[in-house]
This record gives sequence, C-alpha cells and structure tokens, in this order.
Amino acid sequence: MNTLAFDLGIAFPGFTLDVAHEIPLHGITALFGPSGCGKSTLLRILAGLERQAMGRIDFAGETWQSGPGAKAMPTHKRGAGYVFQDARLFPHLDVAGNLHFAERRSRHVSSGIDFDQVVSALDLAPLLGRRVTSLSGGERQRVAIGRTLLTRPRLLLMDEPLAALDLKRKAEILPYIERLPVVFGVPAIYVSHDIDEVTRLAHRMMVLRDGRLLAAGPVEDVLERLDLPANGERFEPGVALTARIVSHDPHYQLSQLDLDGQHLSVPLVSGPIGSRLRLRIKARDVSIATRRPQDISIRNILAARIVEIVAPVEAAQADLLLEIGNGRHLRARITRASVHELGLAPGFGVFALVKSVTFDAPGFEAP
Ligand SMILES: Nc1ncnc2c1ncn2[C@@H]1O[C@H](COP(=O)(O)OP(=O)(O)OP(=O)(O)O)[C@@H](O)[C@H]1O
Repeated sequence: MNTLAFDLGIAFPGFTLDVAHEIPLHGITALFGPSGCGKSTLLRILAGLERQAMGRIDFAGETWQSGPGAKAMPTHKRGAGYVFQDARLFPHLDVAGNLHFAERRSRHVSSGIDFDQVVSALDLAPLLGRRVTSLSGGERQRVAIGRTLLTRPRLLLMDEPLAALDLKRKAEILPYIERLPVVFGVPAIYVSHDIDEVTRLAHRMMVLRDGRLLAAGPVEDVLERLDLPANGERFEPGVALTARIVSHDPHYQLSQLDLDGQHLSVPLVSGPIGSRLRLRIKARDVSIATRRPQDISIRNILAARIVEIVAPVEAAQADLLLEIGNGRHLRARITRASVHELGLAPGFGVFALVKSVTFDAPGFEAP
C-alpha cells in the first residue's frame, strides 16, 4: 500500500484536531485552511513532534503510531524531512557546510539522493561558499529545502516554506518546489493558506477547518465545490482548469489555449505550443449571458450549462456551477437579482464570459 493513512486526534485548551485521511505517496498534497485550523499541528503529529497525539499513522504499510498505550515511532526513525517557515540554517556554517552536515547525518540511509543532485536541482552551486547570513530569504529557503533533501527523507513535510517571502521571491522558488517530487521521487505534504500557491503546486489537497477535514481530493475537484465556505479566508471561489497551448500572438501579447474544443485567450505565456497549463478562474471574474453576446470586448465566451445555483436569501450574490463540456466546470458569482431577471435555473444553456486579463498568469507546466 503506497499510501500514508492516518486517523489522528489531539486536544489543546480551546482546540481539538480530529482528522482521518489516506494520501497517495507521490506528488504534492496541499494542506490548506485558514490560520489556526490545525495545519501545522497535523504536520507536527505526522513528523512525530506532538507527544500527546492519539490515533494511527501507517506509512506505506509501516506503523508510525498505533492505538493508546503503544509506543509511537520516534521522529528520527520515520524518515520525514521537515521544512519550516523560517529556514533554520546553521549561521556559523556556509551553505556547503549546512548541506554537508545533513548529508553526513544521513549516510546510513540507502537512498539515491546525493549532494550534486540536490545542488543541481535547486541551483545552489553559486551559493555554496556563501555565509547563510548573507543570503536572501528565497535563497535561504532553497538551501533549507536542499538540506532537508540531503537527510534523504521518504516524505517531505513543508510548513508554509514561502510564507515569509514576497510575491517576487515566491515566484522564483515555486518552480524548484514543483519539481521536487519528480526529480527526487519524494512525496510532499505542503502547508499553505494561499490558494494560488496550492493551485500552482499541488496534485491534491486537504481542506481543514477548526481541526476537521472539510474536503479532500484532486485540486481541480475540490476547488470547484460550491459548498465550501469561501469568504474572508483567502479561499476565493473559482476553479482550476488544465488547458493546452495552441498559439502565441506576440503582437497582441496573447496566447490561445484549448479547453476540450473551446478556446481561451490569456496574456502571453511562455510554454511551448502543445504543452499544458493549469490556470485558475475566479468565480467573480465570470459573467453570464443567455445569448451569445456580439460587439463585446470580452474575448472568452464559453458555451456552458448550469449545473447548480446556490442563492441564499440573506445574500446579494448567487454562486453558479457551470459545465463547459467533457465534465469540466466553471464557477460564476453573480447577483441573485440577475439570476431572477435572467430566469436562470439548473439545466439551462448559457454563455460564460471570462475576461482574458483576469487569468492568473500560469506560465508553468501542469503536473
Ligand atoms: N502546543 C500547543 N499548545 C496549545 N495550543 C496549541 C499548541 N499548538 C497549537 N495550538 C493551538 O492549536 C490551534 C491550531 O494551531 P496550528 O498552528 O496547527 O494552526 P495552523 O492552521 O497551522 O495556523 P497558521 O496558518 O496560523 O500557522 C491554534 O489554536 C493553536 O493556538
């Protein structure tokens, strides 16, 4: 069984965590939710850092923790590599010294990960002689990830490793993180409360709320669920879609994408023709028309069918789930008044209007 299966609980004053789930041991699984929902606590329990934790953890058929009274496997035997928000490097050693330290400590572990491979995958060669105190935040995190990889982990636990970085630095380091499971064959659990980061990196996600598992599954499936609470907690409702690059138009700085026969126009992306991109379309950027509009500046007009309308009477807004063919979905957030005036109902054929400028710049290859 190549999965990590767990059924865990812990009680702190004013907070309880109670989560059961099973994660395939490949790719990146995001642990997503608002501040204080228990993401770090769950990660710490998986790493063996919370002594009061109750329940079971099975890693690829090996028991890390079982019922009450049984001794939990100690942290160092689990083979889980932890990357913290702050890099926690040794300030008295240079970059190479930090990496060699981890490598020496994991000499006994039979794993293919070696120094040169880590240096090359994370582009660390120019930094090797540098003191860690002279590194930028992004460089520090790359070194911290490299150091963790050199402990030769079987599982990477990453606790918001980019939280302290600004958007530019985040964008620089994301491609490195994205490649880790492929290059090193190590699965990762990645904590984040940034939905764009999750969309970009993860294959699947778990949504936590108040110490409970609210939803779990492939990122694209979870993001389009209408029943997930959205407001105020950086869970901007929308969908993640994977599309194929059809052409680039440098003159107008646009790229054309194919979505199972429907076309999308997005700001110019860098990928080659034929490659696939994942992009996120926010519900508030999608409008609805009952007839195909003419003479309109919006370039993306997708034929759609309404699957579901959630329009609570106490709210001004209504959330629509739309099918755009081949089981693919979009979400639209419009006013409840518009739903009424246009006579919208499940089953109706409509047109979904998406402004091309509202796409989150993708520019990466979907996993
Ligand atoms: N050792 C502890 N003792 C008491 N309470 C704790 C302890 N560790 C965590 N908590 C509480 O458990 C809850 C969950 O904390 P946790 O750090 O897991 O949340 P989180 O989702 O990772 O939040 P953030 O995104 O802000 O890091 C919080 O209310 C926190 O105060």
